[in-house]
Amino acid sequence: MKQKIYTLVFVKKQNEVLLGLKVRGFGVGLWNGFGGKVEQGESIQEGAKRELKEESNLDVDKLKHVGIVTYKEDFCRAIVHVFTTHNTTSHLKPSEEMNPVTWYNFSNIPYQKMWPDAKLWYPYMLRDEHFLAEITYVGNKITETLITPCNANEIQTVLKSLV
Ligand SMILES: COc1nc(N)nc2c1ncn2[C@H]1C[C@H](O)[C@@H](COP(=O)(O)OP(=O)(O)OP(=O)(O)O)O1
Repeated sequence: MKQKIYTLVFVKKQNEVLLGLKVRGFGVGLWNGFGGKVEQGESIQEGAKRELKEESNLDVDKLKHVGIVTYKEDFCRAIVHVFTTHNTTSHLKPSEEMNPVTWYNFSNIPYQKMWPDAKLWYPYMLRDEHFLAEITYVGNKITETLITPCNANEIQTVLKSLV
């Protein structure tokens, strides 16, 4: 089965999270965190930091690996590693891929302008709680979901099984 590995980083301050509006490519016109494909030769965390820098200009030292979302569609599988962080340096700047970038209160997340699966697992990410999610899409519609709360060790175990 064809498989792609992606990252998705959420920067937070108090009860706000930074989201960007995707200007081009996959998910254009939808709000999301910052991320993309992991490139050959880099670790998942390195890929996550690189994409955050490219898309928002923010540098980050530490990321918390809060979740793994597996998307299944026909004969493809996409695995998205979800990270959170509270500490960034450098100045926030929109990019060619994400513009504008805006702080959203946790109680005001624009779910109606996001991938339909976001509302299923964002609440875990916003609470910084670990989770595993499996989502099946047929076209743009979700047909199956499984969201499992877990702990940091279980994330590491799944990570090892994916290598
Ligand atoms: C299908 O469901 C999805 N839901 C959510 N919430 N997020 C998703 C979904 N599928 C992918 N994503 C995330 C994962 C990545 O962070 C981005 C897609 O990354 P992209 O295709 O833009 O990857 P890049 O490497 O940046 O692409 P370029 O080749 O254009 O640089 O969306």
